[in-house]
Amino acid sequence: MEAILIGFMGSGKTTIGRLLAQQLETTHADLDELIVKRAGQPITAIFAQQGEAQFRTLEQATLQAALKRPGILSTGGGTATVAANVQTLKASSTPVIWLAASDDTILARVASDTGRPLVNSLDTQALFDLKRSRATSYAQAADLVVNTDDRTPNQICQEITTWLTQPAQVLAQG
Ligand SMILES: Nc1ncnc2c1ncn2[C@@H]1O[C@H](COP(=O)(O)OP(=O)(O)OP(=O)(O)O)[C@@H](O)[C@H]1O
Ligand SMILES: O=C(O)C1=C[C@@H](O)[C@@H](O)[C@H](O)C1
Ligand SMILES: [Mg+2]
Repeated sequence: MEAILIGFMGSGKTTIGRLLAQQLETTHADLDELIVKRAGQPITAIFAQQGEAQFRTLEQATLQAALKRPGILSTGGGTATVAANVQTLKASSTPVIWLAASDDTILARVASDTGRPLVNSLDTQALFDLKRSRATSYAQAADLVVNTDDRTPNQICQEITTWLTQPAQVLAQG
């Protein structure tokens, strides 16, 4: 992998990952999409029928497989909050980019989408509490934090590309 995007639901990992891969002329993989393919069910059905713990098991195995491929990887919102996954991300020696956003931004982006089981099951305050509780894990996993509030996907990709191609970053990856 050339870069891994982490962050809370709605921070833009899928959107930015796709665009970044296009701009860098590389491939893009989305961990949630790979999990759905592997399970043969949408994420809401995996949570409802198999439970979140089984989803996390699937997620961990799918992450390990995905990291063997080149390109940009968009993770799921909970991926980088599992300690074993953070270790896996670190061990991959791939730049990890945390897409950050305010509570209001996240709510505006996820409120009308029913495809996220945790958004469906939590009230607004509980969603914000979950976001806050995850910040330490994201910070631990990340090499770069990019604020996405009031910024277009193109502006965000520009910041990431500049950072990824700076000489110190290229040298650090060997
Ligand atoms: N920079 C942005 N400005 C405005 N809207 C955005 C931005 N980034 C993403 N969005 C919108 O926010 C919504 C959520 O984005 P996206 O699905 O990429 O988030 P995600 O981080 O992949 O979420 P999840 O963790 O659930 O997979 C989408 O409707 C997307 O179009
Ligand atoms: O934040 C989370 O825990 C999740 C985020 C989504 O990307 C999916 O991976 C799933 O809905 C769980
Ligand atoms: Mg996504």
